[in-house]
Amino acid sequence: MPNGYDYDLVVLGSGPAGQKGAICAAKLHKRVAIVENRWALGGVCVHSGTIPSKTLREAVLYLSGFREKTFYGRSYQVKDRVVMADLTFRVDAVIKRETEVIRAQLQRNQVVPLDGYGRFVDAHTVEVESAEGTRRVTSENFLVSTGTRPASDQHYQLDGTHIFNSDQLLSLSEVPRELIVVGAGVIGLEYASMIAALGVKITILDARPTILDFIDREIMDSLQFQLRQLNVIFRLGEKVTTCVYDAERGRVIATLESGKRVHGDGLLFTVGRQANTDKLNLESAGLKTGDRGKLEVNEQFQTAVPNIYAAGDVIGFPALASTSMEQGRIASCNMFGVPSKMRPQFFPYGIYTIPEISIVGQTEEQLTHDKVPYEVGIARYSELAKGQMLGDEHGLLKLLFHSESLKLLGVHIIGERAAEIIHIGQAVLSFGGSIEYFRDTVFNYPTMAEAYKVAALDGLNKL
Ligand SMILES: Cc1cc2nc3c(=O)[nH]c(=O)nc-3n(C[C@H](O)[C@H](O)[C@H](O)COP(=O)(O)OP(=O)(O)OC[C@H]3O[C@@H](n4cnc5c(N)ncnc54)[C@H](O)[C@@H]3O)c2cc1C
Ligand SMILES: NC(=O)c1ccc[n+]([C@@H]2O[C@H](COP(=O)([O-])OP(=O)(O)OC[C@H]3O[C@@H](n4cnc5c(N)ncnc54)[C@H](O)[C@@H]3O)[C@@H](O)[C@H]2O)c1
Repeated sequence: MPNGYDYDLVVLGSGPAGQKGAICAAKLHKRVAIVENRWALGGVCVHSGTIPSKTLREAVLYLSGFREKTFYGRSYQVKDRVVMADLTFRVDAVIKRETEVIRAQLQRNQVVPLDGYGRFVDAHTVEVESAEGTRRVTSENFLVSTGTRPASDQHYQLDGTHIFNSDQLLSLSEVPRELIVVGAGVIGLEYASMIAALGVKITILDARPTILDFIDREIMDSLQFQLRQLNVIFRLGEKVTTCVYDAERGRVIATLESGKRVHGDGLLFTVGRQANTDKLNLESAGLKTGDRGKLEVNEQFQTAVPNIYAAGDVIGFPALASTSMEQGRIASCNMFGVPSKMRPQFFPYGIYTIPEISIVGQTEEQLTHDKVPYEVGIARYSELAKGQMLGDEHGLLKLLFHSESLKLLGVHIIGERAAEIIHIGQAVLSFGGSIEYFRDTVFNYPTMAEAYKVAALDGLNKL
């Protein structure tokens, strides 16, 4: 015990933030332990969030033959009737492999796994409670990366079968024939589009009159248009007050503040997330939480108590696996004398609806608000050879650039491979490049990346 503590760092929670924080500290030759109360390592990301939802999406796209319908007709599908087990089979396989990868990574970096629920005793001690009993562990530093869980509300009678949240959706035995989705955030829209691709009628309800306000409006209009083609009904500006399951009729009924009632076979409840901080006994360490249990941190990801850091969803926005990993790594660097910062303005957003959306940089709305003179260059997938080959007739890549300096200001994409090709724009944006780069570069042909050149030429022609 060189510093009088059992460890140099104890991490609470093994999601993306915790894993990367732990490994970064271990690489700096620190003695690290990671506490996890779930049966396996990986967090929400691996067990109920990112990995299951994105694997489910791949399973849906394959089994429904969704991508092939443009060529082989609307009735084309790989399997006549897709049941939940067809989807979860693939999900389970990927979760198993990912869990193994994480376990091996932590093991080879000599990060000690401590199974159980961790809670603070004081700013240098946690108690870890498991089926085997309770033990106390001391550490010079802590990283709180306990993540979030689906927000709940007493007015909604979640039974996990007819009325369920995004965690419970993964263990449904059947795909509902008619689904109501309450909450058109990223989770609600992603799952709504996946289930709609299976031919299920969906009604999306949200209290806000517009959805995903951080996304370019043209891109959102296109998403809504494409989802409507899949039989999705949007009822926006409608607050849901209660949801009940009528067992006699076998129907779920959502009552709206406006007095309307919406019926379905199942209801997915996705109205945001609550931080897992309520049982951490943070007060004993001198810490308080804010809205929905979130922890406040400074640029180094340090809380008000200097030896306690926090990263990932527990600190709130942007609450992504991608940013959580980086926050965890940066927190450990700062903790152990390697000053590091995040560059929040250049992280991309990938929204895995069908069709997928990805953005980086500023939107037209922000630029207009900030009085920045800009021009727009657009490439439509229908005019790209690769877009034709993939059968994506509606995709769109939009570049925003300064109309005088030609500096790239934002990239907004909807369509096939959006979340992959966004990184080309992200690199140019990060290095402060102009759209002349796209004009003067030769891209592989045929590729989706070629969209950048087409959009740059379109934009330059407008000047
Ligand atoms: C349905 C869904 C889809 C998503 N899709 C994407 C996506 O496509 N891309 C993306 O970037 N992000 C996505 N996200 C978000 C992403 O999953 C989260 O941002 C990420 O998992 C947060 O990582 P984290 O390290 O903060 O903690 P988490 O992954 O939330 O893990 C925290 C872990 O800590 C454990 N824990 C909590 N309290 C304690 C305690 N006291 N002691 C011990 N252990 C504890 C929890 O059980 C959990 O295992 C999605 C989320 C959801 C719900
Ligand atoms: N691809 C990705 O990156 C990805 C995917 C999924 C989740 N996530 C992360 O998970 C977070 C949580 O997502 P979320 O979708 O649960 O939450 P959210 O807060 O983004 O959306 C919740 C929505 O529910 C609506 N709502 C709340 N109460 C309502 C009511 N009573 N009636 C009608 N509508 C109501 C809100 O207006 C809001 O639009 C996201 O912010 C994101 O960071 C990311």
